[in-house]
Formats: sequence, C-alpha cells, structure tokens
Amino acid sequence: MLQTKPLTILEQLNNAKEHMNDLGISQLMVSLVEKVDYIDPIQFFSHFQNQDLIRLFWKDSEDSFYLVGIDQFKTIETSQNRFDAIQKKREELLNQIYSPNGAEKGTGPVMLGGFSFNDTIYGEKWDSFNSGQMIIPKTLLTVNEDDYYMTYNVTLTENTDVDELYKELYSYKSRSHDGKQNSNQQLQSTNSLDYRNWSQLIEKAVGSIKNGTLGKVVLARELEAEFKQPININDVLVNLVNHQTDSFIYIFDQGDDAFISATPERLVKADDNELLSTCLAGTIKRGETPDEDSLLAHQLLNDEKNRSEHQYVVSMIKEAIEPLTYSIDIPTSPVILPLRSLQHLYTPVTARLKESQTIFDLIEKLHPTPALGGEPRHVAMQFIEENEPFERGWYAAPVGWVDADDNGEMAVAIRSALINQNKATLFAGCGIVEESDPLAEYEETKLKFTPMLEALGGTSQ
Ligand SMILES: C=C(O[C@@H]1C=C(C(=O)O)C=C[C@H]1O)C(=O)O
Ligand SMILES: [Mg+2]
Repeated sequence: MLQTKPLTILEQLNNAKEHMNDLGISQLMVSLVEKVDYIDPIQFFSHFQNQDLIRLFWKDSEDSFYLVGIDQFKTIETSQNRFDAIQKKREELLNQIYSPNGAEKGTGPVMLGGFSFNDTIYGEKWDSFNSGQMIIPKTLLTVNEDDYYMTYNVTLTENTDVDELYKELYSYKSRSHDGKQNSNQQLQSTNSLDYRNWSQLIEKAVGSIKNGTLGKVVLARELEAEFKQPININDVLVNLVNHQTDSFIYIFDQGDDAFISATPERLVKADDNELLSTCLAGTIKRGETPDEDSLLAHQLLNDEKNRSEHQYVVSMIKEAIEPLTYSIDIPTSPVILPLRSLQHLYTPVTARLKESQTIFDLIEKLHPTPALGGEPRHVAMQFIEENEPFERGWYAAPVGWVDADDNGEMAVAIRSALINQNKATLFAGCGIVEESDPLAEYEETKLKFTPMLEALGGTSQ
C-alpha cells in the first residue's frame, strides 16, 4: 500500500485555511498534530512554570503513556448533571474542530481534566475548582511508548496570517523558564482531625453497619501541612515520578492552586472497545525485609476484614459494567499490588463494551465505587456528607483524559493534595466495615499520607 507522508504543520495550516474558505466561513477551530523526536515530558511540563498558564500532567500506571497539556484552548465546565452535560458539550465542540491529519491515540483535540467527588463543590479552598472541568489545551505533548507527538489547537480566522501563526506555535521553545529548585524544603507544621474525633466518627459508622443501614463506607481525613517555602510543583512531580512508579500521576496546576495525585487506582480505561477497570481495596504496610513483606502480603490475602472491604468493590463494579458488555473477565480472588509504602488487594477487570459508550457514561455508572464511597452507594454518600468534617473537593474523584475517538482513561484521585503556595492539604481515607477498629484505620490513613507528604518534602506527620 502506498504510504502517504504525514503533512507538516505548515501544510496542515494551509489546508485548514483553504478548507475554511471552501466552507465560506470566517472562523475555524483546527487541531494540528505532528510526530516529533524525543521530548522529556517532565522537563516539558516544568518548562512552563511561572508563566500563569494552566498546566496538566498525566502519566499512566504502566509508565508508558504521558500527556502534558499547556494553556487552555477550550474549557468545558459544568455543575448540574455533570457527566452527561460535559459529554454533550464535548460532542458539540468536537463537531466544530477540524483535524486535517487524522489522529493517533491520545493526540488531536484531547481533553484533560477532572471532577469533584460530590455533584457540587464548596469551600474557599476549592474556589478555583469546579465540579466538572475538562480542558482542550492549546499545546499538548503525547508520549506513547517510544512515539512522541505535539498537538497544536488553534482558531483560524479570515485574517490569520498562516506564516505568522506557524512561527507563534513554536515560540514556546524559545521562552525562558525559571528552573529554580527547592531542594531542601522543610515541613513546618501539620494539622488534622485528632484521634478522639476520628474514633467517634468510625464508631458511628460501625454502628450504622451493625444496625444494617450500611454495608461499607469509606471515611477520610484531611491533613493540612505548612512548609517553610512555597511548594515547587516541578519538584513534587520529579519526586512522584521517581518514587511512585506503579501509580498514575496527575496534576491540574492553575498557577495559584494545584491539585496533584499519585494514585494506584484506575476507575476506567477505554481502548477501542476494550474496557479496563480496577478493584482496589484492602491495605497493609510493606515489610522491612522480603520475608516480612511476603508474610504481610499473605496476611492481607487471608484477612477476612480486608477481603470483605475488597469484595464490596468487586461486586459493585461487576454489576455496573455487566449490562454494558459482551463479556467480562474478573478473577475470583484478588492478588497483591505492592506500592512503595503499602500493599493493596487488587482485582483487575477487563470487558468488551457492547456499543460505543463514552467514558463519561462509564464514569456515571461507576463513580463512586465502594472503594471511595460505600454500599449502598446513596446511603454511604449521605453518611459521608453528614459526618465527614471537611470538603472532599477533587479528592477520591475521577481525573484523566479522553480523545476525540473516545479512547481515554480516568483514575481515582486518591493519595492526593491540594497545593496553595506554602500550604498543602492532603487526603487519606479507608474502607470501614463491620470489623473496623478506629485505631487500625487511623494508622492506615497515616500510611496513605506518606507518599504525598514525602514528595512535598516532609517526612513526619
Ligand atoms: C480511600 C483511600 O483508598 C482506598 C481505600 C483502601 C482501603 O481502605 O484499604 C484501599 C485503597 C483505596 O480503595 C485513600 O487512599 O484515600
Ligand atoms: Mg482498608
């Protein structure tokens, strides 16, 4: 077969301008894609610090797929009926964007963003975050294994000088950036729900479980950490990439406020018609020696309380996904997912989707799973809303990306922090079931704070 040479960006721009004239319209949104040589995604992200631009970062848990989005081309924000509303607005928008060069997975008018845990979001801390925010960046770097792509999203008008615009697209390469590092960041203080209040909360939940109102509920606490110097997001990213290798890494950096997560938990991945999801619940620490480590793993696998926390998630995901699929594959027992400072019970889910469901339909069905909400879902959500003494914001909520062909992936934003200047708010929760002991659950949240706290430059809690 005759292989046609991909069009250069300049050729694509000229084609788009011609297309616009042919259509007799005065304005056209265009998504231009080119294959490029190696670009380090972390350096590329870091390059745009202190430029008052939104920065978006995504790395998958296999360390093979990265997206870095810079600046907003188009942003969709919703509050009411958010998953459905975003999907509708997205369709409208995509219909208007011209992509002259076709698109490899994860290139072109890709949207990155996220949602809040609840349908609404409140509180000063979360002022600059919405309950649904998906962004098509102006410039997007895509790294897929060994292939590198740049996408430029632009609006052409009758007056656009193509040669000028072409030069402008590459101007980021020459902009200088502030590469200073805070290598010796110091933690000044932390503040979180004290143990007495925590244990009352857990006892209340266990009471509702014992009287049959609830099966499982996930309860969390926030930890406010103050540092000596402003937190450098670039440094945090480098620390997370180096130490949380089997996690998704997600950053939504709006300049003054950034939300960061290094999470092992996938909500859903849609790859052509294949669907992947993850059941992740049940936790124990890592051992100091390989022997102790496997002893702990063995203990976790055989622990009834942790198995029960896990089973709620497996049953719910299966029930939610089954009607949408031709076939579904869920192993009958979990395996261990070892992370740097803790290990989890893990059951992978694979399925073939029946018809083209968008990732937003899937999120709507799945969020929140009993790994972050509980069972029954609405009773657990109400319990959380009434009893947890803080706003979850984007913690424990879906974050990720989707391309124009409906390929995409959403992770669950746990092991996360909201960062503002020299302050960070970290979040950690755990699944409460009938056998839960408040002290053991408190220790479990401490373990879950560790990775992000260390990445921020703090070591103690
Ligand atoms: C709620 C969190 O994690 C969830 C709770 C787990 C548990 O209780 O064992 C394990 C993984 C996640 O499903 C969190 O990290 O904040
Ligand atoms: Mg647990």
